Amino acid sequence: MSVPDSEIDHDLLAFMRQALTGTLQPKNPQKLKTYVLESAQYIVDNGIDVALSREHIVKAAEHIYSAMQAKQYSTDTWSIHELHPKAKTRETVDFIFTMDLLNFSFWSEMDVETRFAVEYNGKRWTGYWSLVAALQRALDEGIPITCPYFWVDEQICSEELFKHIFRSATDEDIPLLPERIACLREAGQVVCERYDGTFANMIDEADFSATALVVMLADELSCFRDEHVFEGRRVNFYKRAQILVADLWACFGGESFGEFHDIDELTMFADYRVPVTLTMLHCLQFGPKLEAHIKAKKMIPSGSSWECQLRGASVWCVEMIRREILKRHPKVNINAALIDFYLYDTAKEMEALGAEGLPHHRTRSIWY
Ligand SMILES: Nc1nc2c(c(CN[C@H]3C=C[C@H](O)[C@@H]3O)cn2[C@@H]2O[C@H](COP(=O)(O)O)[C@@H](O)[C@H]2O)c(=O)[nH]1
Repeated sequence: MSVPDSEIDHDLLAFMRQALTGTLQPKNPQKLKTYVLESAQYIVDNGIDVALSREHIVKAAEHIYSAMQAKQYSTDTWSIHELHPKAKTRETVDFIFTMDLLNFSFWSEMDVETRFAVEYNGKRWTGYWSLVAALQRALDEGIPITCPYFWVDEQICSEELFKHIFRSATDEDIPLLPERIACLREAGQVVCERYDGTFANMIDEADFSATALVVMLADELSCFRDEHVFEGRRVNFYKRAQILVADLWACFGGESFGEFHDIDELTMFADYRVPVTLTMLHCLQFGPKLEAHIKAKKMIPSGSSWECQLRGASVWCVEMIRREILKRHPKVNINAALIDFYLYDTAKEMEALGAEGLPHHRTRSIWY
């Protein structure tokens, strides 16, 4: 006697078939990989314009380790920054999500007096800090800029309002405002439709896995899908997805919304600021044509071979530094994310002191 199709539970059948054939996939596969480190190694093995200096990496590792120890550099440092949120709440989760949706491309051709700047707390903030200041200012003004339901309502959350939120203290506007608006609109739609309007539910879905959360962000939100092609192969950087997870981890001190059992799997966040520090430490060395191009402050197209080499070599370089540190100090609690945070903060300190290194490379994109 055949059973009518309408009465067959196809999901149960599929589950039983997978169980019998040993192909059952866990709901949240914990062992998801981002393939960022593999991408970086492939780029270093196949690129010819950026070299790593092992001798300088070994020296830099000891220097970075000692400096981080001396500064007692840890996840606590994250919250010490004046503009970073301090409360360990869901509101802070929403703030960090908003911040890292927009955390890209603040560099300017203008000088320090005329570049895009945000006035907040009686100071002028530029670069990454201009973003954080603009978000804090909007919240102080009663604008729910960290709410996904707000992002999808184009009547209330209009382009005019975005221009107000990111208004500059100078004549230069924030770069890529339309692209930033598109990031929030897309994220708002996905989070409202699939995660009940809060990013905290996406964190829950990742089930304490940093790599799973990075992969989910890249899979479900095109604005985090920082993937390119180098020498015929796909390479992943996932810079903003990774720094989003690292910001949660650092802000919450590895607990609550910041608890990830595989946080050490994150790599350095391939941006335009940290490579400057790596070159000043002579860990990264550029071929003459690329170096002349960067010195001349010429644009480097997003996704180009040079750009992939700059980003991939930076990721691999920090991984080498991390391994050197752990070789000499096996018990120290240091990972690529913390080394990266330290290198970024150091780059900003050196910039403030007027330390003249090579200029940062100039690529305009939403990826970093
Ligand atoms: N690799 C890496 N890239 C980072 C950061 C941060 C800020 N992170 C804070 C959180 C913890 C740390 O202690 C920092 O205080 C911003 N960026 C990137 O830099 C660029 C902005 O540069 P500038 O225009 O000079 O402000 C832009 O692409 C932005 O995405 C980082 O930490 N690592």
